[in-house]
Amino acid sequence: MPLDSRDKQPTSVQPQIDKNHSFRQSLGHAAGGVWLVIKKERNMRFHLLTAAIVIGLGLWFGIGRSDWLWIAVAIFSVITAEFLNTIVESIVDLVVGKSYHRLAKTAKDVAAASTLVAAVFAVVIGLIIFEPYIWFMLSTH
Ligand SMILES: Nc1ncnc2c1ncn2[C@@H]1O[C@H](COP(=O)(O)OP(=O)(O)OP(=O)(O)O)[C@@H](O)[C@H]1O
Repeated sequence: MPLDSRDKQPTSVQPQIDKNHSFRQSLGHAAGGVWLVIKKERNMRFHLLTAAIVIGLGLWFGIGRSDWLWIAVAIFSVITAEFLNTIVESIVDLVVGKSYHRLAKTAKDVAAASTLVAAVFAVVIGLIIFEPYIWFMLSTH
């Protein structure tokens, strides 16, 4: 779903369009961006829930440091791809509005494809890391 005009500030507040004046202000807007994507994008909430489950499994199985490194790469790849997907959707909607455009479709579909590729990468990493633990569990029951 596009992050659209529903996100406008109340008219009494003057929206900021000039540069941030401090690191704290930049950080505040960046954190607001993270919260906006979590709030508006169902897929992002799904990715975060999946990441929490994978982290729980990692703690439960007691996986090693290098495995944690790969898990971190996988999780951050998916989250970064979802952020980029949301950026592309917003810019496309800003440019074309409600009208259909072939290039708008290309941009949105390719942006979504980048998230899909990152998610497949994460699943492959998960299978490689957890496969021995799952076989061990199955063989001891
Ligand atoms: N202006 C447009 N012109 C052409 N095709 C469009 C346009 N807007 C959306 N689409 C098509 O509709 C699909 C869904 O668009 P939408 O903006 O709803 O994405 P979304 O639901 O936010 O996607 P996601 O599931 O990644 O969050 C796009 O992937 C694209 O194929």
